[in-house]
Amino acid sequence: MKKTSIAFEMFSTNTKSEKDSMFDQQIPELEEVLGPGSTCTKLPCTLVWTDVTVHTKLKDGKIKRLVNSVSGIAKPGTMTALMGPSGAGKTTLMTAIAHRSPVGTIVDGNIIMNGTPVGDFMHQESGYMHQDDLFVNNLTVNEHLTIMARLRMDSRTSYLARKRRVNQLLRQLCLYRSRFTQIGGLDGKKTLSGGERKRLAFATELLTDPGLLFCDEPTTGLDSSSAQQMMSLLRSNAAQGKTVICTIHQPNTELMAQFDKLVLLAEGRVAFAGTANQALTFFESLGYHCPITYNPTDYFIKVLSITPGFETASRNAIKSVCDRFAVSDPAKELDMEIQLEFHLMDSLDSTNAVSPRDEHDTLQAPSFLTKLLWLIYRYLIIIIRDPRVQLVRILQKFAIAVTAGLCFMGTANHTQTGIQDVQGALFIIIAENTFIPMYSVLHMFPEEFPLLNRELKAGLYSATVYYLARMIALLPGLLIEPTLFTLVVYFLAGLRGSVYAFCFTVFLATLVLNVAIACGSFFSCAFGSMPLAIAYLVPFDYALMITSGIFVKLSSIPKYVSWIRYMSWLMYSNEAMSIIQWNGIQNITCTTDRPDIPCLDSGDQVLDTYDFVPSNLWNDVLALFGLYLLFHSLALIALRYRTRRK
Ligand SMILES: Nc1ncnc2c1ncn2[C@@H]1O[C@H](COP(=O)(O)OP(=O)(O)OP(=O)(O)O)[C@@H](O)[C@H]1O
Repeated sequence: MKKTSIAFEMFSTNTKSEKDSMFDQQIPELEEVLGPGSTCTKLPCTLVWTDVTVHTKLKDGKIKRLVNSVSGIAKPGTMTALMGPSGAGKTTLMTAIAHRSPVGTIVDGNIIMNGTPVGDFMHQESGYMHQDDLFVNNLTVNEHLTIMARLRMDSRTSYLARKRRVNQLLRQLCLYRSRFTQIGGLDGKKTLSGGERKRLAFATELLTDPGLLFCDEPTTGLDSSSAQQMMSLLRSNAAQGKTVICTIHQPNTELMAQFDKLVLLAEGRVAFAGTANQALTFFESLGYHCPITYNPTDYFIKVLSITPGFETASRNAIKSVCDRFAVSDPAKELDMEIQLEFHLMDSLDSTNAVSPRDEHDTLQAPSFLTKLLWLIYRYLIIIIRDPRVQLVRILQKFAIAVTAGLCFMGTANHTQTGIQDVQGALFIIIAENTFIPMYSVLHMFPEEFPLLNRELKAGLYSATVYYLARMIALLPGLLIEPTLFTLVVYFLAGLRGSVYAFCFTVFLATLVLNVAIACGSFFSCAFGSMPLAIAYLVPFDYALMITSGIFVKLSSIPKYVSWIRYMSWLMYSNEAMSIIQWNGIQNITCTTDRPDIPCLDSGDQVLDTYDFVPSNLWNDVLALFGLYLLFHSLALIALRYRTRRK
């Protein structure tokens, strides 16, 4: 896609402007002209799983079994409910059959979709609505869906088709009126309700019109009417031929009626699978008669729960129910259904009648550049709408610059006392562009890890694209802040009055800030939590500061720690800025009432006092660039390691 059309598309997602409302009003007409529906036809999805066992490795090295030899089938046009008491293994089973198990989980057994063992293609061919919805809260509903459409939908889909799909979903999921509402936030603005967030999460999964939908507790946290609305949406998707599998907590009779099949799990095993009526008959056959006043699903879950104080008896009762189900009629029916499906798959395979993923059906992912541009756009919105990074920071920088500049006003001149003031002003420029920015990015990556991990797992983009986009979006601020700060301090303090000296100092300050951000990003990615990153960064920054050349003469630093200075961008920038201020300066005024203290009468002598060498100027610049690349490379390696998929 051409950059201009991407720019147009980004512009068109902006908040409610006249242009937007005009365009959106045209959408229904476009739908009428172009016809409804998605651009590609999805195959109906039959998912079969047999003897699925899930283990996880605990921290002490022991292996824990979470799901024990579970079998089942879900067919197109049906809705299956996975139910059971808390901790029964519903989410674990669903993530396993959806090929989305977390790192460290071992899944055994056969999980087959349309005759093919499940693999990474499941991320394209199925949607997975998580129990906890994660969004970039600063985006509006329309912006979120537009960006997601760009990242998820086939790159061959036209701009118009994508826009139409977004509008279709906004209308279908009753989000059209809220399309310019920000998803979340703390600044008192109107944000989405819990039900709207769930519907938005669902809309995001529907963008690619997948044939198979997994929903983890889609009604949790919703009031009864929103829950009913959500269920109707799922039902209507099943009616269109999709296969829907949901975990659900104790649905009322009305919600339960929407499901075709019920799978009851307890202690990681299947306690029942079949229709709701079959469940009543099965439990009655075991002597569990549901009282008339009870909701049957509540009753089943009560039977399958562990009663506090009666753990062993409860576990024995659950084991007995699961054992009895394994030899029951519904279990035999299920087994026959699965065998029949395998038989059908075999016969289709041998006649080559259906290829589940022909080449032209395979999703063509957006290009690296498209993903990069859309992610940059997303993070620019975050920065612009986040007052922590925008206005407050610039105002704070300005206030510090004025305060620092006023302290040095009229003192940083070419006299003996002025030498210390010039060096002090330079160090303020370096320190201010190092410490606050470096610590301010520490929260960034840990805060974004949950959403990042989810989107990486879904294959929306790579860690490299994310990191590049995140950094590029920060760039405007990383250029404006040091320029503004240096400008104010430089002129208030009255540092060397040449265009070359001023521009070079601004350039170095910008480089310093960017190295500091790269270093902060590395610690943020490497340690994954802000307190841990701070714990390691504080001693590191002290070491860098002490070896910067301002507190101790470089040649007098003991050999066993002097190597640290080669990592210190404070030292390189201090040397380079000092060279710019003092190189070529002669006749420094010597008026002192202490004849025992020698006067420094040239810039070279000043530089020599700090062990700075004029010919090192460009080496310092190169070293700063080297550290910039080194820290960003380390940050990216740490990020890739932290978000790796096994
Ligand atoms: N990574 C893990 N390490 C150790 N135990 C785990 C891990 N993941 C899940 N479990 C345990 O496995 C069991 C099943 O968890 P799961 O989340 O699948 O239950 P669930 O039926 O979905 O429960 P809920 O309804 O409360 O969400 C629970 O006892 C849980 O504590």
